[in-house]
Amino acid sequence: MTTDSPHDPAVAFTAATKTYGAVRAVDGLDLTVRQGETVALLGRNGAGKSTAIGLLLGLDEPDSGRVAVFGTAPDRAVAAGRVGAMLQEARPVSRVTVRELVGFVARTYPSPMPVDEALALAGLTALAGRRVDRLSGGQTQRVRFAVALAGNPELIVLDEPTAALDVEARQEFWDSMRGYARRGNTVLFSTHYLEEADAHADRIVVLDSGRVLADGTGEELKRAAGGSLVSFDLAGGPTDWLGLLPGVTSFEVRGDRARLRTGDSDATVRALARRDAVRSLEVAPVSLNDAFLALTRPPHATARTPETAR
Ligand SMILES: Nc1ncnc2c1ncn2[C@@H]1O[C@H](COP(=O)(O)OP(=O)(O)OP(=O)(O)O)[C@@H](O)[C@H]1O
Repeated sequence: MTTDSPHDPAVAFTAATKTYGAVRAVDGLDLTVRQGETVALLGRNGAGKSTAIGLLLGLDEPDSGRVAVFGTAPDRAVAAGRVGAMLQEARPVSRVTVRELVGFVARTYPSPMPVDEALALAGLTALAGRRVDRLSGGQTQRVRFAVALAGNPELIVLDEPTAALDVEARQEFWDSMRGYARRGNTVLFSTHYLEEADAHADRIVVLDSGRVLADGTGEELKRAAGGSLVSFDLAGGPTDWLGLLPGVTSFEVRGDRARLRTGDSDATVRALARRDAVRSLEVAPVSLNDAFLALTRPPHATARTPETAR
């Protein structure tokens, strides 16, 4: 039997596994989200993000392992209104106004958020009287956010909330989400957008094949992937020595240009200089995009990559 205390993590996966036929969608997942954190789940298509979210909302049960939300069973936490969710598929609702819809959902919870407060947090006050089937994509997404807020949850779970939104609608959406997080609430969102994970999450958890591949801040992920990129022209020379250079964690060769990922660019550059291999030399910090690609590179790739950020 689990207990429920303010010190319980908002979310705790313990060796959770969920299999569909031969596919291990979630594979021995260990992941803890503390109360008040904003965490991004980042991963390629099929990495297991939606399956993990389904488990933590109690929509599905793990085949083995455990999932707890605020120290209790996910379906109990959801029924108590402690968890709000925005999932990928939206059911169309017509003819009701924004205020009516949010009010209707709020009444199904034991201690809902006042409707005006949910509308204000979602940036919908001016649209409260509009029919929900007469809104733009960005406005519809904000209505879904207000619906997720209706039960006055302490945790909100968002599965790719900004997919298909333009830049302005995305910005408005994240402003609303931050307003909610600033109240001390917990947010877990999945995304394919690295910039979004870096800009809006305290912590990024990279999932691959249903497992945590890396877990840390954007800066930590960049460091784990090798802090800098050193590139230079090979001038037709061999490439077999590149991976042996000091600091180098992986490398690739495109045309005649070698690109080295290194955790110690000074040592790498000194070694290159000793070999007189500094033609068109460039040193640049690794981008989050490079870090993500290095971390999720398929196992058959030639480059050597770190296994985890922590
Ligand atoms: N209901 C299901 N039946 C069979 N296989 C499933 C089911 N749901 C998910 N899968 C498989 O489990 C794996 C993980 O899928 P999941 O949807 O969790 O990934 P995801 O990271 O959310 O992907 P995306 O970014 O495309 O939404 C995939 O290989 C998927 O095909």
